[in-house]
Amino acid sequence: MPAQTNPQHPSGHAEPTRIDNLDLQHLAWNSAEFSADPYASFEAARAVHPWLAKVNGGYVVFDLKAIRDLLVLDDQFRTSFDGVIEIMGAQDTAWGRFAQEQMIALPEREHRILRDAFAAKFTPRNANLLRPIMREQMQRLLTEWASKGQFDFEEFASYYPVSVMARMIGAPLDAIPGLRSAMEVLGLAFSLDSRLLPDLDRAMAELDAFSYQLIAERRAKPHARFGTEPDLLDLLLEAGSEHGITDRQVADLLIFLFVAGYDTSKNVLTYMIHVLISHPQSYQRCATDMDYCRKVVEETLRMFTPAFTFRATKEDIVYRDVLIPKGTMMFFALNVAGRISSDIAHSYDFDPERTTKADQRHVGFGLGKHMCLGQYIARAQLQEALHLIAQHLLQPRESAPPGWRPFPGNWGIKGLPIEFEPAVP
Ligand code: HEM
Repeated sequence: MPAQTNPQHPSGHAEPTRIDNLDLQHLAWNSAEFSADPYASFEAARAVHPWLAKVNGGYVVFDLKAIRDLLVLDDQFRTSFDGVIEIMGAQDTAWGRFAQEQMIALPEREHRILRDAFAAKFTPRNANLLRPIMREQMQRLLTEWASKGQFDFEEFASYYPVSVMARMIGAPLDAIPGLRSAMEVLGLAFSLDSRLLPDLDRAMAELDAFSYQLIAERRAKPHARFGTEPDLLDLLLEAGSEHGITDRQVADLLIFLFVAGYDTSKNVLTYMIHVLISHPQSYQRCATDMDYCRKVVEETLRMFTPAFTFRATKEDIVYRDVLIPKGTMMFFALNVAGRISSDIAHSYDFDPERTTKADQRHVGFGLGKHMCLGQYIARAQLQEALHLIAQHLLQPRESAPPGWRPFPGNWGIKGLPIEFEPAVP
C-alpha cells in the first residue's frame, strides 16, 4: 500500500504511526448490549479513527474500503487459531485438533492443495444444479410448519441448511436432527467460553463417527444414493483420491462444510425475514419475482452478515499512514462493514434496487484466498428459500422482539417469533 504524501515531512511522505501509538476507541464487544446494537459503538469508534478500533487481543478494521484493501494481502497475513485454542484450553481435545486442522486454519501449502482440489466443485454451475434439492427441502419444511400460523422463525430456518447439506452428500435424512444439535453446539465455540469444551468434544465425536461411516459406505458403493449421477460427496472423494488427500482430511472437510454453512445461512435467512417484515411490499414481490429475490439476498448480505474474521500479520504492514507490526492480531468486522462505510450512501436503508460500484461490493463472504468456497451454494439456498417462504407464509409479523447472539462469534438473531397467514393450498 502506498504511504500518503506528507508535506510536513522532509521526504515528502507520511511517517507512518505505529498502530499501538494511535488514539483509538476501545470496543468492549463481549456484552449483550453490544450484540443488540453494535452499530452505535462502531459509529463512535469511527468518530475517533476512520477505519480502526481497539479490542481485547488486537485491533478491529470496520470500514468497508479498508477491509477490501487489507483482506486481499494474503501474503502478509496468516490465519491463526492458536490464540483461540489457548483461551479455550483445548490443546489436546478433539475440538482443539479440528479447530487447528480445519481447512481455513491450515498452513499455506496444505490449504492451497485442499482449495485447489475442491474449488472446481463449488462453481455457480454446480450450485445451480443443486437448486431442485434446495426447493424440495424448503418445500418439505413448509409443508410441516406452515399450517401452524406461528413459530420461531430461527428454529424453522435452522433445519434448512443442515438438511440441504445432508442431501448434497447423500446422508440419510434421519441423521438431520443429530447433525443440527451438533451444529448448535459447535456454533457457540467462538464465543470463547471454555466451559463448553466437554460439549464441543462430544459433538466432534458424533460428527467424526458420522463422516467416517458415510465415507466408508460410499467407497463401498460409489454414487450409491442417487443412482448414476455423482453427488457432492462423490466429487469430493474423487478429487481427494486424485490429489492424495487422506480420509481424515475428507472427514474434516465434510464437518467443516456443515459448520461453515449452518449458522451463517440460518442467521442470514432469519435476518432477511426480520428486515422484510418491516418492508411488506418487498416481501410480497419475492413471492413472484426470483430476480428480485437475488437482489434482496445481496442487499441483506450488505446490511448484515454473521461472520467476522481475523488474521495475524506475518510481517510489518503499512496501510494508509499506519504501521501494523509483525505479529499483530487484526479482526475484520465483515458483519458491520456494509453500514459503517463512508462510501455507501444511505447505508442504513434497506434498498434492494440500489446500484453498487465494484469497489463497494459487500464482503459478507470475505475476500482473498479464504473467500467463502460455498458462496454460490449459500446464495442459491437463500434465494430459493426466500422465494418459497414468501409464497407460503403471508403477511408475517413479529410476535415478540428478537434476541441477539454474541457478537464475536456467529452473530445474528436469537429467536424470531413470528405470526402469519398460511397460504391456502
Ligand atoms: C450466507 C452464508 C455464508 C456466509 C455469510 C459465509 C461466510 C464466509 C466467510 C466470511 C468466509 C471467509 C472466512 C475468512 O476469511 O476467515 C467463509 C469461508 C468458507 N466458507 Fe462460507 N459462508 C456461508 C455459507 C457457506 C456454505 C453454505 C458453505 C459450504 C457449502 C461454506 C463453505 C466455506 C468454506 C469451505 C470456507 C473456507 C474457505 C477457505 O478457507 O479457503 N460457506 N465463509
